[in-house]
Amino acid sequence: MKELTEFPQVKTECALALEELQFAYPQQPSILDCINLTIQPGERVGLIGPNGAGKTTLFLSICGILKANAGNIFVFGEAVKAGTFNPNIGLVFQNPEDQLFCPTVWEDVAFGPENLQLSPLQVKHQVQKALEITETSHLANCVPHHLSGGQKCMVAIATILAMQPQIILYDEPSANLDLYARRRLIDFLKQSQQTSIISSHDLELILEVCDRAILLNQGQIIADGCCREVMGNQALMAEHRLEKPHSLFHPH
Ligand SMILES: Nc1ncnc2c1ncn2[C@@H]1O[C@H](COP(=O)(O)OP(=O)(O)OP(=O)(O)O)[C@@H](O)[C@H]1O
Repeated sequence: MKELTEFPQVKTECALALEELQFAYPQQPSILDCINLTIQPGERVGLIGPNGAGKTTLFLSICGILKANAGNIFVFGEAVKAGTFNPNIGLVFQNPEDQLFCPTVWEDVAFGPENLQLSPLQVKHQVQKALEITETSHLANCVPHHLSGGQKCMVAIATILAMQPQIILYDEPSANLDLYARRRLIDFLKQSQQTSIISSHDLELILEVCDRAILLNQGQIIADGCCREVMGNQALMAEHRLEKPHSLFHPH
């Protein structure tokens, strides 16, 4: 009988598995170079790295918007096919304006579940639930582009939640938020149930929300571990154009 270790890794247990993922934009050097990564169900993982490290590119590859040049992506054991919409993975774009295009908030949030061919009753239920979780029910009849930055951010998250994905990728969710909106976002992320990967330059947010941090730079995973260990390593952070967060110098 074969030893268990001879079998390929059992991917069904992982929420996300990346195997030797490689990606380059046309006529460009590799942006992602042989990325191997597994994320377990329910984990909240921070993705950090300097400008241009490839964080957005990684997200776009994971959800199949970009086609990897090589390697595999599995979401709950199922291979991601580039160019095919996978409702199991939700991407909250860096700019909520890219996500909101309908005349009302309700229609924007309903857009996803409607396109999943759910019944009108189910669509209504999922929209209501997504608006409730993000505390945006009172905005349902508003015009999305009239909302404040913080409101747009939470509504953009609602458009994703309404499709009930198992994994949510948040690209710079706190960019341009004031302190109050950022706090609401942090509270929301801390109680969220989905497996989440949060890309951010707001390292204090990552520290509060995530247990694990992945440092990406020049196409490689440089470090992967407990937030405090990765971000508390001043030399490592500086080497990759990042700063050790203030709260790690003066822990409460
Ligand atoms: N469509 C594109 N065509 C060619 N190069 C691109 C394209 N999009 C991004 N790039 C390049 O890929 C590299 C990685 O960009 P990416 O946006 O993934 O980085 P990032 O880590 O998300 O950066 P930031 O923190 O500034 O948002 C950058 O050098 C960028 O210029």
